[in-house]
Amino acid sequence: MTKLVRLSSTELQNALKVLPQWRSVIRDGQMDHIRRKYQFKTFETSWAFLTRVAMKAHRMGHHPTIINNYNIVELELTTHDVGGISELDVKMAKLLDKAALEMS
Ligand SMILES: C[C@H](O)[C@H](O)[C@H]1CNC2=NC(N)=NC(=O)C2=N1
Repeated sequence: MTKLVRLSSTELQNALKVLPQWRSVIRDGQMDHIRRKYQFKTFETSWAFLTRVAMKAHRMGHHPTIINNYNIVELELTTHDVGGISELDVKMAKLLDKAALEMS
C-alpha cells in the first residue's frame, strides 16, 4: 500500500465527481470525512449490505462509521492517520456503492 496522504479540497472535489451521493463534511474549518445515506427496501436488506460492509472493512483494515435506522444506512469515512480524507476513503466509497447497487 502506497503511503496515504490527505487529499486537498480540489483533489477531493474531483474524486467525488464519480461519487455523486457522497458529501464531504467540514469540521473545524477543514474536510473531516465523506458521508453517504443509503435507503434499502427492508431492514433485512440493510443488514445484508452492512454484513458486506463489515467484511470489506475487515479485509481493508478501514472501518466506516455506521448509522442504521431500519432501512436507512449512513456511512462516514475518514483516515485518522492523515487527519482527513485519503484515497483509501474514496476507494472504499466506490466499493461500497458497488455493493449497495447489487443489493438494490
Ligand atoms: C491500526 C489500524 O489499522 C488503523 O487504526 C485503521 C483502522 N481502521 C480505520 N478506519 C478508518 N475509517 N480510518 C482509519 O484511519 C483507520 N485506521
